[in-house]
Amino acid sequence: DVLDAPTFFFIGSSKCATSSIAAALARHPAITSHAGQGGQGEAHVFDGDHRAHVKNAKALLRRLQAKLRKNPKPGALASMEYTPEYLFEANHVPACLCGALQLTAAARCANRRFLVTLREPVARAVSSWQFKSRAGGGETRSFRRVVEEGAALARGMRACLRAHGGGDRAAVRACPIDRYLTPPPHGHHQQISLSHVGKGLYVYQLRAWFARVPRERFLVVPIEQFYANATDGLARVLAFVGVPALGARGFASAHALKAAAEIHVNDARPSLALRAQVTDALKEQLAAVYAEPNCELDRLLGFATGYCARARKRDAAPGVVTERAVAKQASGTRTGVSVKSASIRAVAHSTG
Ligand SMILES: Nc1ncnc2c1ncn2[C@@H]1O[C@H](COP(=O)(O)OS(=O)(=O)O)[C@@H](OP(=O)(O)O)[C@H]1O
Repeated sequence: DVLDAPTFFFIGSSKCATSSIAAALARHPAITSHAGQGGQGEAHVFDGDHRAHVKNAKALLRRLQAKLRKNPKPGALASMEYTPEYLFEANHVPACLCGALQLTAAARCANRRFLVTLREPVARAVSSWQFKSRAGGGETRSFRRVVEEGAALARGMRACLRAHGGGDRAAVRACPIDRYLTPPPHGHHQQISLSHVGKGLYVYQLRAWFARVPRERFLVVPIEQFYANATDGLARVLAFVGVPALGARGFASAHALKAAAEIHVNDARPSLALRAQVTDALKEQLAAVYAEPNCELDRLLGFATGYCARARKRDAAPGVVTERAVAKQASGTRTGVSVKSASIRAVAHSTG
């Protein structure tokens, strides 16, 4: 029963258009969600105070079921849990979530699906810092300080992983993301939302998730590729979560599908003062932090996200990735969205 446990989890990453895409999914006639028709509201069942241990699993599952049963859609084929911080809490949430799902015979982790959206990480960090720097957001550090502290944390993470032999399960356990990539003081959930730089180090987060849930259960979508053709992007996501895009159980018309795909909410609209802090020099500094992890990410995923600068330089004229280069890198792709040269060009230009 789709109301016993979500058939798919939309786990992040935050600031990667998750609100817009969750709203599009929540609008689908055959997807039930705690988020309701408008897509607002994150579930936060397995993170924060609830993350600690599998012994809470029964209570967590009941809480999740109550959320799903709040807005049931008759004849739903799929159900969604949406919490964009789950991706980052990769050392706690998978164990907690899979522990809870084990309590229902049919709903084990290995037969659920996991949706992840990514965004060029410099742009993601800027969006995150600006969002949290608004009144009441909890961020008081300058962008410069965030970049410098984030770079130091990233170095610490790399050193830890090197010391523990790279990217296998032992290294994942030895170098927990919330300790290594979250600004101190550790142990405060608030600090996770201030991990503006760390959250863009996607490769470490996905590796930790893949250590717990089979890789083929994930669809990982760079939003630059999704929005190069949003209708196709949404259709692909719908196929992955097991519902038709159009027809009796799908959107009523191509126009309705397109309108859902083009929902755009949750813009930061930063003040001029915040924008002025984001200089080209700091963005370059940040791009250097992500350079190697971005390339590791492509290797982990088996397709070109468009974020790996080395692939761009090696395979193409400056700033542009050719379709041939992408196809070469993407051979063996399992879950990447179809890549169009225009979308990759957009990524190449957005990284500065
Ligand atoms: N349709 C579409 N196209 C392009 N970009 C889009 C779209 N929808 C949302 N966005 C941008 O995504 C940012 C918000 O992401 P999230 O909704 O995931 O943020 S949150 O973590 O839930 O707070 C936020 O980015 P910034 O404006 O740079 O802050 C949104 O503008």
